[in-house]
Amino acid sequence: MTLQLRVYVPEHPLIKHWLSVARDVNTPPVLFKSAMSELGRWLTYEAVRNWLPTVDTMVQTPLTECAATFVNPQTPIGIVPILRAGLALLDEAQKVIPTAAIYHLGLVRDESSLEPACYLNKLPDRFAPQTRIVILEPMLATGGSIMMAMKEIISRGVSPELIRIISIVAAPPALRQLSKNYPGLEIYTAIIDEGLNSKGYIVPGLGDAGDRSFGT
Ligand SMILES: O=P(O)(O)OC[C@H]1O[C@H](OP(=O)(O)OP(=O)(O)O)[C@H](O)[C@@H]1O
Ligand SMILES: O=c1cc[nH]c(=O)[nH]1
Ligand SMILES: [Mg+2]
Repeated sequence: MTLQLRVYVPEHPLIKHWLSVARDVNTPPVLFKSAMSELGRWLTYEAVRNWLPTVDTMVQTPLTECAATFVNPQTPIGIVPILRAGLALLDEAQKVIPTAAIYHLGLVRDESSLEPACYLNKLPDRFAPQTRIVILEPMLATGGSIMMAMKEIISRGVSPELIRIISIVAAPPALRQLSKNYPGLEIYTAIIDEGLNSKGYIVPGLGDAGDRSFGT
């Protein structure tokens, strides 16, 4: 597969560990959710490297004055969790980017057509100029949900260059769609899996991320 987008799979023992916990069918919901949370933290950490604008200033330490760098609090940043499964990544992602506003987007796939439908949209009518967006979408399967999310966000004034996607398991059909429509887009994922089964589930995958996070 030739990809024009940039898919990063950070090589890290903690990412491998928590992905394996999440994949295991015997992992109970509470532990599954904390595995997703951990993955949300480390992947968000990787995704914002060299991306969050900073300001240089001075601070007074207990001993002397010293150069200091802070995340620029003036830069508008949004986190868009795709409900439900994206909620499992949200707490830790928000801790990593405490200046971010959270805009919930509720999408659900029809089980037979696999087409997504939107049931909750808390995006603003218009994002402030230069807003940076991190989308939390743990499962990139057919790509229908992430494409809908990208369209909703971009139509409200966000430049595709200022969007980064955090996923846990990414499959080729979704990556192909993103690549075709958004060359240069950056995705941070714990793994790229082989493909989809006849019901649109990622194989080997981890099952239904929403159901497993919430025990439904
Ligand atoms: O790439 P796609 O084929 O669109 O599949 C990915 C979507 O499927 C799941 O959502 P689901 O509809 O199961 O809702 P849930 O998160 O509430 O379980 C998952 O959380 C993604 O949002
Ligand atoms: O494998 C999959 C595919 C879509 N959504 C999920 O939660 N899991
Ligand atoms: Mg689901």
